Amino acid sequence: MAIDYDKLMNWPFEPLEHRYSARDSILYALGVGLGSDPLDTDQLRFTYEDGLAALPTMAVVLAYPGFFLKRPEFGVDWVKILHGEQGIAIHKPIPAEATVIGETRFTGIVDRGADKGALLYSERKVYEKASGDLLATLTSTTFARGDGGFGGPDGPTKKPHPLPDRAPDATVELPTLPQAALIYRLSGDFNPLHADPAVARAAGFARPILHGLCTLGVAGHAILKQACGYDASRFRSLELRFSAPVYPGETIRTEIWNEGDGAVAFRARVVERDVVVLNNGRAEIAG
Ligand SMILES: CCCCCCC[C@@H](O)CC(=O)SCCNC(=O)CCNC(=O)[C@H](O)C(C)(C)COP(=O)(O)OP(=O)(O)OC[C@H]1O[C@@H](n2cnc3c(N)ncnc32)[C@H](O)[C@@H]1OP(=O)(O)O
Repeated sequence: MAIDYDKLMNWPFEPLEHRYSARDSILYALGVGLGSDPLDTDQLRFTYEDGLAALPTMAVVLAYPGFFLKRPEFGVDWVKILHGEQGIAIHKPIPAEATVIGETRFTGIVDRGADKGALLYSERKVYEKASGDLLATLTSTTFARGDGGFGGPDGPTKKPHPLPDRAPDATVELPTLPQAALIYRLSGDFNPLHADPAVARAAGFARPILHGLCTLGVAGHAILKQACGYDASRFRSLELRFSAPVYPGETIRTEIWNEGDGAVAFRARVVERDVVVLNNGRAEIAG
């Protein structure tokens, strides 16, 4: 079944209410690897109920409508989809526990041709129910490798942020656990690609790969540490491109450049294979 452009662009997503607890915030932080050093009290703020804060990148799992592209009515070859790009804009610090409302919509679908797949652009706005305040705007690009040639428009596409042509100003190396994907999925992304070896093989991978958003959480941690001094309220926004898959258990080195005016550029590579896995990253930090 091919993608139906008009049907998807007008898909009537219902607003989604999501109540999450301190326990959920801790589970998210553990899923992206915080707590690996028991003496690190900065990390403990995100994994211990006494004075608990939420990681800013946790916005990506709030009011998440689930792995909706797996539903047959979307007409997408779900086994072949990969997360291509992600943006997060934080408008108000994410509470450690709250009830939120998410509003999701497709913002564009680009046909790259039969051999090259399709790009699905979507946006989710997350509101705090009690105040009505907008907490975060999340923008995602899904790379649908099996769905090109459906007769849709060939643009516009999002332009990736160019990185400086010099050595990074700082690097942060963080481990991931072999079971990281199995922990991370409990925060709401149940795509079997990250758990089931048979589904991973059908998608062209030797074994289950890590959620792109988990790798994003690891890089977000690196930026929180290096550029925000672990003060979550300084984290304003982040955008990046997923450039290669990560296998759970690999070490992520995030390379960071100061760009001035509170902005940093970044990319991340897997140390063991020396492969860039997140590219064209940009984050904004409050002073
Ligand atoms: C609501 C949100 C829903 C999200 C659902 C996701 C569910 C999740 O559970 C799924 C996941 O987490 S998957 C894991 C994370 N993602 C990945 O591992 C993907 C890694 N990236 C790749 O494999 C390749 O870059 C790949 C395959 C993406 C592209 O590789 P190539 O085809 O070799 O591309 P390349 O030749 O380098 O470039 C061709 C054109 O494509 C553009 N492009 C490249 N990478 C892109 C990317 N990551 N996102 C968007 N566009 C991208 C290039 O700019 C180029 O464009 P043009 O032809 O216009 O020059």
